[in-house]
Amino acid sequence: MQTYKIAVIAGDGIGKEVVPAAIEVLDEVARLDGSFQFEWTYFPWGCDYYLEHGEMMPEDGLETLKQFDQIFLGAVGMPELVPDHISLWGLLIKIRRGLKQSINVRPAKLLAGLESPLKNPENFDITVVRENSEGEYSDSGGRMHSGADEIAIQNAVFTRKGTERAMHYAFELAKNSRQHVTSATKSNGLTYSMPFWDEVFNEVKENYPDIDTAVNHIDALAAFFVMKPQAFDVIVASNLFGDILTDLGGAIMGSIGIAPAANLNIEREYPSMFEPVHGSAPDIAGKGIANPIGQVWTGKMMLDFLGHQEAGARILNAIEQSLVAGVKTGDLGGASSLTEVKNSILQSL
Ligand SMILES: NC(=O)C1=CN([C@@H]2O[C@H](COP(=O)(O)OP(=O)(O)OC[C@H]3O[C@@H](n4cnc5c(N)ncnc54)[C@H](O)[C@@H]3O)[C@@H](O)[C@H]2O)C=CC1
Ligand SMILES: CC(=O)C(=O)O
Ligand SMILES: [K+]
Ligand SMILES: [Mn+2]
Repeated sequence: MQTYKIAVIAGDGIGKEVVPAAIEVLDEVARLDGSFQFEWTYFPWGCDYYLEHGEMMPEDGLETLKQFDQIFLGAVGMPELVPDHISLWGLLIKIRRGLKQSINVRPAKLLAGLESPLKNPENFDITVVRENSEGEYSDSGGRMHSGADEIAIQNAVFTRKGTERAMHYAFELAKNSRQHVTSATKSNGLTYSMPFWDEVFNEVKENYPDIDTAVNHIDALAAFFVMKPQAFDVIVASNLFGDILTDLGGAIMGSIGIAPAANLNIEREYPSMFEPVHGSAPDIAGKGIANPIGQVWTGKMMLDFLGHQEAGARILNAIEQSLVAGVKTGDLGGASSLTEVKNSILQSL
């Protein structure tokens, strides 16, 4: 029996609700499979921890996490009590960077039993590969002066290594998908980073003569997500563009509450971190009405990464079966609670 040691950081807000639900589903799928099990270790890190200790996680937090096979995280953020740039950079982004989780994979596909807010959508199945270690989210810049003279400078950092890595990963994914990669650019507005991004894309694609490519500016791409999402297979995007595009990906599926994500250390040197696209949703936290599907589907991505694709497929099937049965939380137009959705997925399993 294979045992996977998983570090659990439920985090803040609805993270505390959706993570335990997803763990129940993952334990059940492991029991049904019989060849593996999970050993969950819980860490109370997040904004509550910050308010008590003055830091989002202990100083040796990253070293602690390195001892685990993978990390399962909910969401971080309590914006009324802790500024977002402190909470996210003190935990979520610190882990992504510190454990070199340089690729963020975020699928968006039309699920059975779900009504997309798009009118008559064609079947779409997109995977966004988001560069996850640099780009627009870089701790480089500064603030100066005050009042009318106040200045804020935020630099974007694009390295050849990081850019090539994300693009190669996207092309490799496309090999096992529908052989198409779209690059999200904005080289008509950003005059250094995105022309560089375009050049690297043109170089990298030469290594993949069997893969078709397209290049779209991010503004047009956002519109195409609404008008013709079926046109896309794999999309490679910078950190900011990928972040925005994948909330939209969640929205066209039916809700940001179902969108899954995986922060991958593709070298498998350190643990990867599995956490859904959505945040801590303070507006609905503590009410038992959050949609657990994003977190559950994220668990499927963890199973896939661990090599249990069959068990992973079981989870997505159970999610779809439960949706077809009409068991939906409010964000999907239903009236079911988180617990009802979780129980329905368990039953479908
Ligand atoms: N990866 C992470 O941990 C992320 C953290 N955040 C943080 O989360 C906090 C809230 O950020 P927002 O911009 O409001 O984004 P959010 O994703 O938390 O919420 C946006 C909207 O979607 C709804 N929603 C999100 N997940 C849902 C679910 N599972 N079921 C039903 N409805 C759901 C929320 O109720 C809200 O109306 C902030 O502190 C932010 O910085 C935001 C995005 C990602
Ligand atoms: C922080 C955030 O919104 C994300 O990583 O998706
Ligand atoms: K999250
Ligand atoms: Mn986001």
